[in-house]
Amino acid sequence: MFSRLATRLPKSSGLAPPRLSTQTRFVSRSAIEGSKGRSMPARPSRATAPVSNNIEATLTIRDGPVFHGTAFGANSNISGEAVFTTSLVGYPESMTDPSYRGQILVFTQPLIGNYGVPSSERDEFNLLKYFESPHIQCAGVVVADVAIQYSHWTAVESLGEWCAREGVPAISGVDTRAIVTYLREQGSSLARISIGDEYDADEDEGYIDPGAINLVKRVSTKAPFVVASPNATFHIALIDCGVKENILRSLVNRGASVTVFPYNYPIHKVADNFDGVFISNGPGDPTHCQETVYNLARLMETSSVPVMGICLGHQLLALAVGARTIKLKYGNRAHNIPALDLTTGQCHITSQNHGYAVDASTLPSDFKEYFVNLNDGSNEGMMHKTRPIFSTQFHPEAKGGPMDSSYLFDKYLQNVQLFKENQKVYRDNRPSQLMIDILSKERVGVEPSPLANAA
Ligand SMILES: NC(=O)CC[C@H](N)C(=O)O
Repeated sequence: MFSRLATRLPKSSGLAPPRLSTQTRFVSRSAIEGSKGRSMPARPSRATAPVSNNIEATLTIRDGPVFHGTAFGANSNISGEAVFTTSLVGYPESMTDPSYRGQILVFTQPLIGNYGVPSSERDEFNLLKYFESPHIQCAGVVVADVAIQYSHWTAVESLGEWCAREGVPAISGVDTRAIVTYLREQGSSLARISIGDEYDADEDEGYIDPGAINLVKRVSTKAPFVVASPNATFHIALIDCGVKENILRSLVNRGASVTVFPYNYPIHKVADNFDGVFISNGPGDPTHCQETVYNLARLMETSSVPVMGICLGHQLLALAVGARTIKLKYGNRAHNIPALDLTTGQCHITSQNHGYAVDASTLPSDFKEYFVNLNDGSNEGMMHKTRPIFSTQFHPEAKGGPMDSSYLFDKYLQNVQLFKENQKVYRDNRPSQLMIDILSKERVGVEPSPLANAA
């Protein structure tokens, strides 16, 4: 059991210190303190200046251990829910995934940052090529060792420079194995990152619980917008609870234009103007999204359009049909989680990041479990027994992680095509007057993180 202990690498914290990066061809902070990464063109700063080298930082877990390390990133204090990911790569994608909003992300991979951070380049659909949203979404970052020098053809800055520019504090030089052991035993916990040598481990009011905030409201678009696919065959209505860029890309790449709606838009009132409805991923506790759950319940009653949901979208759909969700002890965040397809017996290696799950035993009789997690037995998806409706807890769009289950987008659009063919009256692809009224061209207003600088 952990006491309120203080750890600093390489001092022993009970476990042997992780092997640091001296054997890698990248140079880490612990290998060259004080070195600057490759320079990049100046950009407007939206937040605090980077911390200078060798400034102390502290990760304090509420009612738990204290870990002392070195700051990199922004010079600000934050609090949030400490969660860990065992993914080996994909830190730019994970950190910009809106589902991580409000969380302090602990990487178990011992060296993070060695391929730097790519640019905000956009693709032919005006979607970000290398990020899953325009900004870092997690509240803070915890690594055993951070690469100061980096190398990759897409890289424009170091991980520390990016965190600083985005106002996100980060800590290195801590024993992430000890942190993860604690989080696995005690469950995901509230925690705080403090920069500088002054911290008060007992200051309880310093902890903000992202579980108590409607985080979806903060990351969802404020008004509808369209991501157009040239020569689109389908038009999908997507409920944006914090949608990742690669979910949009996975649809438009397959010939579907997508109208993205705010999380609380009464989707049941417009669904019949579309060929399908899609419910995105997103942060926080699904039970906080009662408006979306209500709208989805009405949709299920009044429309027969094909529906697909991912992660939070899966949980919200489950709540809408009367099932329950539970909070997992420490969640599933990794790029190699086995999910068994109960209809085929095939196992898929999947990308995941979630802290909640659907309780499959509460699914109504017209739904059946679709996928199950082979590590912990938790639910990974559901499907309607007769209608074209299914959802997954894992991320078929990956980013980062394996694309093995991306065929589910094809399956969804096959459902959409069949649905279209079976309609008595074929609609053309032009939106109705109602749609023209509510559409706007731009994606609107992703608010800056509410939790940064809030400690
Ligand atoms: N990636 C997601 O959509 C996460 C869903 C939800 N916020 C959870 O943690 O379970």
